[in-house]
Amino acid sequence: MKKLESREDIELLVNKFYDKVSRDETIGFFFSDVARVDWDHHLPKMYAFWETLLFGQISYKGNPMAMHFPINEKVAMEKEHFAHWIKLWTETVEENFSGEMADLAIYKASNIANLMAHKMEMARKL
Ligand code: HEM
Repeated sequence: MKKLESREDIELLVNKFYDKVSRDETIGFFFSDVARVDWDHHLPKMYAFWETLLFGQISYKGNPMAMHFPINEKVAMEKEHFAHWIKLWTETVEENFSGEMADLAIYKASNIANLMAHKMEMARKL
């Protein structure tokens, strides 16, 4: 299986992931109905985000946590949603790539997702 090593690889991975997400019964509605995401805007941000996280290219400047609080206020983003997000991400990485960088992509995504799940839960208690 191919190594995850270039910007093109990231674009392919992110495209395949959000293709799954947009059709997904458990979390797809957050994107289509709750946030009404503009994919032409969202996807390039996600390429930059992953390029920054994995390759240290500082192309993403933003605050990923902050973007999710308004969504969480409209519809609770629960632990189960994040667990499902991680499942889809892991599947997509493993279907397309292998090696250290692919493992790191899964590891980093899981850490952020767990932290995000915790922050969203805390925010709902305020
Ligand atoms: C159930 C889980 C999740 C849902 C439903 C979700 C949904 C969304 C939505 C709707 C947006 C806004 C798109 C827009 O309006 O432009 C967004 C942005 C974003 N998400 Fe998530 N997300 C989830 C988990 C995650 C995780 C685990 C990560 C990181 C590993 C992540 C990283 C980002 C980033 C980087 C942005 C762009 C922020 C910016 O505009 O700078 N998301 N997400």
